[in-house]
Amino acid sequence: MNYHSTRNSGISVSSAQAISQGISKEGGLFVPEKLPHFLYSDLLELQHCSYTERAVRILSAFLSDFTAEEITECVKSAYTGGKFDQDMPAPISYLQNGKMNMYLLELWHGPTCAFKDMALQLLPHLLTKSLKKIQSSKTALILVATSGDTGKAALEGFKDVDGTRIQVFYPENGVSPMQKRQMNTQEGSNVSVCAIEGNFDDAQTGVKKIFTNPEISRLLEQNGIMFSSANSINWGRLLPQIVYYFSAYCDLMANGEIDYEGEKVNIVVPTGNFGNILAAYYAKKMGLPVKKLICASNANNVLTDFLNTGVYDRNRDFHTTISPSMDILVSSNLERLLYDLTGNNSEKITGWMNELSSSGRYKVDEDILSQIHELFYAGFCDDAATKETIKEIYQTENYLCDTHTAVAVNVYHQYAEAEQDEETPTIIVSTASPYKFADSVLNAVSSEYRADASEFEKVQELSAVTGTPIPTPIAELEAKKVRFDTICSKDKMGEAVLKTAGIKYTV
Ligand SMILES: N[C@@H](CCOP(=O)(O)O)C(=O)O
Repeated sequence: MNYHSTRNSGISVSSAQAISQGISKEGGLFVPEKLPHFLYSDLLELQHCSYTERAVRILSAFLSDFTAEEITECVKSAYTGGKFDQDMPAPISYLQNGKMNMYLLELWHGPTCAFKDMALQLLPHLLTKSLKKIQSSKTALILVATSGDTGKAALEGFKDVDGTRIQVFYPENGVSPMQKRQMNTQEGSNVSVCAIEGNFDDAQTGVKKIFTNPEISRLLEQNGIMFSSANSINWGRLLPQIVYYFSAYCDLMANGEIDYEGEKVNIVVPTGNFGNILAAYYAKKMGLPVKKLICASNANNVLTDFLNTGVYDRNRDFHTTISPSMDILVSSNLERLLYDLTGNNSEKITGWMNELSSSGRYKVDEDILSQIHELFYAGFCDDAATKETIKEIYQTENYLCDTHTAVAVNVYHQYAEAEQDEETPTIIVSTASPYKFADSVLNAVSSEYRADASEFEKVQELSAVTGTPIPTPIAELEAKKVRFDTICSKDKMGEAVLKTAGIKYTV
């Protein structure tokens, strides 16, 4: 199967090329030329398979230039061998909140306690194999913009991987203290981390500009280096995320929660860059019985407004919230959805994306909007409501969730009430461990909360109050040495990248 660019459907590259490059040269995102289809009989078979077997089946349908052995090797290296709790990468917790059938799909049992591990434990294996396939002897310099979770997961995935270097940019005041510490203490000989004076959108725009800067590319080329990406703009990052939606549905079938052929589920995803919910959209298009895709946002509700009105408008205040991984106003993966909904109209997509960078706004056509309304429900909640939801689930279900998951639960309640749909089984994506956001979570559940306690005291307190274990990777952070404390302005990101590449030059 080949991959086209959303901004030039004439471009056609192999999956190895798409994964190696990360982003198309003109700034478009790679998308598969067609989606494979899975039948009910496939789901019946998959329900008896392990997560790794399910992943091999789904990945094989997309990565036609990889052998079955290669895919199996990549998948096993990613998900087995103790990287995830009990070799169960994506367990489901069942909540019976009132009449609602809520299933929390916990995607944070990997080495960095966030859902990004599900893809970023696999991507380095796919990427190194892809580089061999395209016969590249270059070092891949992985550029990452992060609002907290991707950065750490990418660093952990790529640390000391031969033939790669990784540079992560995060907003200085836009990640949680624990996320910052996770990144700044990262071990490995090929890793660099830099805070920027700006927000996540500045970091992401800066990275995209560097990718498409001909002068920087020329300098890298001369030095035997090429760029790649570990953000969800890279197809190799998005593809593994499709797997867990299939896997969750199969688990519900196997546990008897899905009663009949074709029974539909809702999927609720807290999202900022639209990658995680896009993976659910692809799963639906591939045959997974999904009723509504529910898009949950925080106060940065640009996606809520877009999915409701068809107008994307980033000209609004940027809010720093307690769910920082979703503090995003430019959602990269919407471009892939729109490419699909317009029937692969790359001219239209290029036009809208140009409008977005010149005026910060575009409006999609009525027929696109009505397709969106069929597929999606969108809602948002602010920080106060997020904390209320954490407290409520904790008190009624004895279940402790993080701030992003709480946004999803809150928006699901809005949906269930508005649409009178409390019966449809609903998978709520739980994206991070509550311990990554100990301050806000403790504040929500404990009357003893002390704002002036240190982050690690809050972690201890959260565990004491709730009786939940502190994840080992979080507990170990306190003793780790801070290795990175550089802060740069957003226009100096290019220089930081060249420095990481070991190239002396002023851009
Ligand atoms: N939420 C992300 C922002 C980047 O999103 P990605 O899915 O494109 O990597 C983060 O935590 O960094």
